Amino acid sequence: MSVIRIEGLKKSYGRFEAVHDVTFAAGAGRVVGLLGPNGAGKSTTLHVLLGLASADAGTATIDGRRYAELEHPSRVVGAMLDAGGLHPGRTGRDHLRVLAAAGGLPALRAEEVLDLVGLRPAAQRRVRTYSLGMKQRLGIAAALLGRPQVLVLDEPANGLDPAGMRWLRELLRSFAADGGTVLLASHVLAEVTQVADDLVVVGQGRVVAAGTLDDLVTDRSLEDVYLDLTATTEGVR
Ligand SMILES: Nc1ncnc2c1ncn2[C@@H]1O[C@H](COP(=O)(O)OP(=O)(O)OP(=O)(O)O)[C@@H](O)[C@H]1O
Repeated sequence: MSVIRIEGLKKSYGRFEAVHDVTFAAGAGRVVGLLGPNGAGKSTTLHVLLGLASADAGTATIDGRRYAELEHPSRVVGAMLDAGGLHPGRTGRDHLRVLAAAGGLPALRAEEVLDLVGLRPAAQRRVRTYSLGMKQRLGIAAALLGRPQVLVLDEPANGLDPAGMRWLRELLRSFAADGGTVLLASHVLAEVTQVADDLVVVGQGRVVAAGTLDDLVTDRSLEDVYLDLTATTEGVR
């Protein structure tokens, strides 16, 4: 059964149609890459899925329910949309404790996720002193707080160094191996292909291809396929 289901999603900002018609699903135990050039509508799709924007048409559900219908959302889905938006004067530990409290989770869980993302040595430092990669790790720690079955991540490898990228890949693979579902949006082909089982390629607010990685790579390089599929998209609309 699919855990995440996006069906006939449409979303406009004024007269501009950011998401024209997006349908795809993500199943348990899968890492699904939502891949597309800048402005393709990836973040908008994730925002609707997470209840941060309303759809004009169509549905976006997790376990058959819209985000707003989830009783304990942080225990169902963990999200990292933007490494910004962190309180600069707060320590990493306090940031996680505040979120844990808001989600009705024990403070001890903050310590566990600090260990999971390797941030414990920096837990007492203020977030303003964190590198971009450390902020990404903190964002992922926050997403993991509620032990969710679903992770939704927007450009999670932004700012990670090669060791950080490998760490993230292994974390996502093990999350999926335990039966979780990961939906990862990115415009960076390599970032997605190194970790995803399935790909959904979007361009100009439409799904232009979807399938397993193997389905989408025939005898041509995936880069050629990706650029062809999204060729009419100029990056900035
Ligand atoms: N709040 C908004 N108001 C107006 N236009 C918006 C808004 N949010 C997004 N858009 C526009 O909708 C289009 C899709 O944006 P979106 O952020 O979903 O793309 P994306 O695929 O995530 O791109 P990127 O890889 O650059 O993050 C873009 O042209 C963007 O300018």
